[in-house]
Amino acid sequence: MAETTEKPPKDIESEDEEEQTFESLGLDGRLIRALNKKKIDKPTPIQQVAIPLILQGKDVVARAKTGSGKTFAYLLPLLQKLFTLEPKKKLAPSAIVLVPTRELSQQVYTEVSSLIELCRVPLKVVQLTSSMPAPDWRTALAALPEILVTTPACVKKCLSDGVLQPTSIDESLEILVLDEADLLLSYGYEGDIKALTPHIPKRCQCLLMSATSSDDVEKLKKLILHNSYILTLPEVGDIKDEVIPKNVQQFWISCSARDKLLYILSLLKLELVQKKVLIFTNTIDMGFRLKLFLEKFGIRSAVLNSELPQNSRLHILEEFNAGLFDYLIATDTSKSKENEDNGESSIEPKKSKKHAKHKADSEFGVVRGIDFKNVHTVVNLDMPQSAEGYVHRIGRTGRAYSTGASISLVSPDEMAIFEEIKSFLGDDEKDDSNLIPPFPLLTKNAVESLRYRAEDVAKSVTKIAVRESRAQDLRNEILNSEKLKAHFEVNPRDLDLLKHDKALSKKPPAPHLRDVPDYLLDATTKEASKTVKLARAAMGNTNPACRHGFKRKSKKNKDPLKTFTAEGHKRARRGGMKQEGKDGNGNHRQKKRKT
Ligand SMILES: Nc1ncnc2c1ncn2[C@@H]1O[C@H](COP(=O)(O)OP(=O)(O)OP(=O)(O)O)[C@@H](O)[C@H]1O
Repeated sequence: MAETTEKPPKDIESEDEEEQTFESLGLDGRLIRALNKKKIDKPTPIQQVAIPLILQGKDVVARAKTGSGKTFAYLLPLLQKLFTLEPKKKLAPSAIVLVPTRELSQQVYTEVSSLIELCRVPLKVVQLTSSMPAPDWRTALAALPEILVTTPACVKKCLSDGVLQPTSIDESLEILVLDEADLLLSYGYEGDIKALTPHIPKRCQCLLMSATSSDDVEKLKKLILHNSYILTLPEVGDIKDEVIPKNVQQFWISCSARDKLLYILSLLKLELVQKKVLIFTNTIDMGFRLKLFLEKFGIRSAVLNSELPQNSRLHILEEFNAGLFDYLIATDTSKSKENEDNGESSIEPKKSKKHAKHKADSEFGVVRGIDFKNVHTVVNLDMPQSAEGYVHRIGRTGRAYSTGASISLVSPDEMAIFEEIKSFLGDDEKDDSNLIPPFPLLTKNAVESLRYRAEDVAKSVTKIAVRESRAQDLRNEILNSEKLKAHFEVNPRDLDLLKHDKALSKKPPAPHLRDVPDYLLDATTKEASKTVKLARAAMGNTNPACRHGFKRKSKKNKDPLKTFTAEGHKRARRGGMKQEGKDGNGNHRQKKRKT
């Protein structure tokens, strides 16, 4: 590979002064119209600087904070470049977008497909994942797509299996994107990327997009880039306190590890945080423990982790984004309790999970880069294991300059990592910057009022109950995933009919736990809860499904697992979004959404 000769960092601040539009960036009218249909009319700062440079054919390394619109920053000029390429039969794609996880691959694929559709251009995009059988790869690539979205591991496999010929790549490849470049190497893809680099032609334009800077990005730059422009948004730059978007308010709560369930219950039950809420745990068992615990108080949530089949994971993300449930518990390391006990690392899932009974997915990434829609609050029930992990978690709220908040529950054992995170963000005790102040809305009294109930219920969520629920959930999801796979390929909209926040325990929550009696609430908490509700109301409709434009239907629906018909598909297409309920015995039934 050619050596990297970096151009001086581009000064973005000076360009910020005059208001830029997509037109002034030189973007094709078809793309602008497509964006307008998506209600996007103004470029974000990273788009303002990256798009013209990429259109000029420059190699670009762009670093901008989470949720700042990096995907369109490269996709728009990439598509425009393909619009103008001479139409000739090419045996390999003209553009390859490499991402670290399957979820991201799906997300990027969806974005490109939608832009292509809206622009009405005859471009083809395919997505390859390692779970697809090799013949499917051949079929997908035989359609001669212009764009390939995949992970580095898949590209390497394509090369070694002869599905992609090095000579074809050399002839065809015009643009290569490494999205979430700061994460690619930590997912263990270095060898895979090295297998591709000798085949990247000199003329190929290379783009590296990342949210944080790291040695890994530097390594990739050396490996891939020829002559790059380095773009760093000024508000990210070296000013670490602004790695987190300004529109996200960060808080912390000091509590013992034992009290974490009590605290999260207090936050949710007393309605002191804005929905939707994304809660992070470090182990899958903890995720299930929390789900079971909240369930006893009538709080429904869904879990998302690397153990679930891919179809289920993608569907959980879709449903959460569509606003069909408010609480999602995500485990963002593939470290299960068992593996922790074995001392296995979660950093390189590709190597570590081979012998697990149900293999956790090496290409799973719930946090990194996923565009969660309308998450108002991120809660760290467990603290992440690194400052970068914190940045990526918190970055799931405050997307595209919407507002958000994060609350970290920090036990004494986690104080060291909390201090490390604060110093990474530039929080300096000496200058009283206090970037992460204590969460002001939860009083000691409010917590104590729930302690007795919470501790009682927490005791009932035993290790065995967690293990059984985890196994049950996995069985259900595998069953769903396999049964539904073929059906959903034909009727993708039927996915809407499945729900993932079903209760795991057989008993319905006891009424005294479901509703917090008024006498338990102090005046401060009532006031705080009212303020949160008012703020929520001021932000728009409080019915999540309505917020996303789905109409309720009054007609009763059937369990989609038992009613695979084309009818169901038509119903969904006509706009009926239904919600599945569950009775106390764990049986599915359909019910109308309560408003
Ligand atoms: N110009 C724009 N105006 C309004 N919204 C935008 C604009 N560009 C992108 N978005 C929206 O902003 C959200 C975040 O964009 P994107 O996922 O590209 O962020 P990102 O910078 O890649 O974040 P991360 O580093 O977390 O992956 C998306 O929902 C996207 O549709």
